[in-house]
Amino acid sequence: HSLGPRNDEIAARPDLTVPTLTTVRGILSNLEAPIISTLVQRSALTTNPSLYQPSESSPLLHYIHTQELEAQKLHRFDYGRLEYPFTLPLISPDHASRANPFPPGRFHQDTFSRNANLTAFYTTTLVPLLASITTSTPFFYHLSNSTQNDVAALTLDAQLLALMSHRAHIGKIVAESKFAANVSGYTPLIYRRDASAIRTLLTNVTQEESVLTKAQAASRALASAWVSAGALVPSSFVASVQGAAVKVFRELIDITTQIEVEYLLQRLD
Ligand SMILES: O=C(O)C(=O)C[C@]1(C(=O)O)C=C[C@@H](O)C=C1
Repeated sequence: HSLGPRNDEIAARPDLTVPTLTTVRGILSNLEAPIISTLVQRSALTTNPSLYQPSESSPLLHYIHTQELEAQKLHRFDYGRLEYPFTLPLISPDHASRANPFPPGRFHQDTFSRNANLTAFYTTTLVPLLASITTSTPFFYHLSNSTQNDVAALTLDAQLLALMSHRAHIGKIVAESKFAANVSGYTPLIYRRDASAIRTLLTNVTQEESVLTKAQAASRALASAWVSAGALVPSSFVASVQGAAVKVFRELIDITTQIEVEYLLQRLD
């Protein structure tokens, strides 16, 4: 399975062309509402910290694993889908050859996933923030008056992590479109394996600021909509969700950038 692609597997892989940078930025922007909506929903539940030990045997990762086994059968992690599992082996990388060339603009699968960084951020930074939003009336009601809803929380955690992961791994096609637009700029840096020069060339601080500003506005709008819709949330809810959303997008930009750099380092393999 993980011995690298077999020849028939490579031959079966389609030749996938990535969109231009403007279109890819639209694809990233289209993921902001679902990420923030899920974050808002998750913020209205209580948090049981024992589910989130930073380890591979945490209930969170166990729950994700059971979902991923089913998702794999439904092709969630197939070539070109830009969805990478947290608990299963990764798809094998592409290798260019005379028979199977990768001209600029063609997606080239690399060996990296940054999902471990996402779960580390989730468990060490985001979960404590979620836990501080003390929702005394989560939207699942139990006659026992228990406020604990572990499965409801884990379902949203899994969904939120999958969306964040998809967003970050779209960095691979951001990188391909930047490479295709500036082959002569990136090629020598790739041959020199100069990760920091590649990072400098692909970073766009203005774009980062615009992403963060939008995340702040979107989280205010979506969290306020919950209040207007009658959700029994604490008065600090909107501000807390906004703070969490900005942290999420700051982290997503950093991980997306790492994924772009790593993709380019392997682009000519
Ligand atoms: O839009 C880009 O140019 C990207 O590379 C994506 C992204 C992001 O994650 O939103 C990442 C790094 C850049 O500095 C700016 C934005």
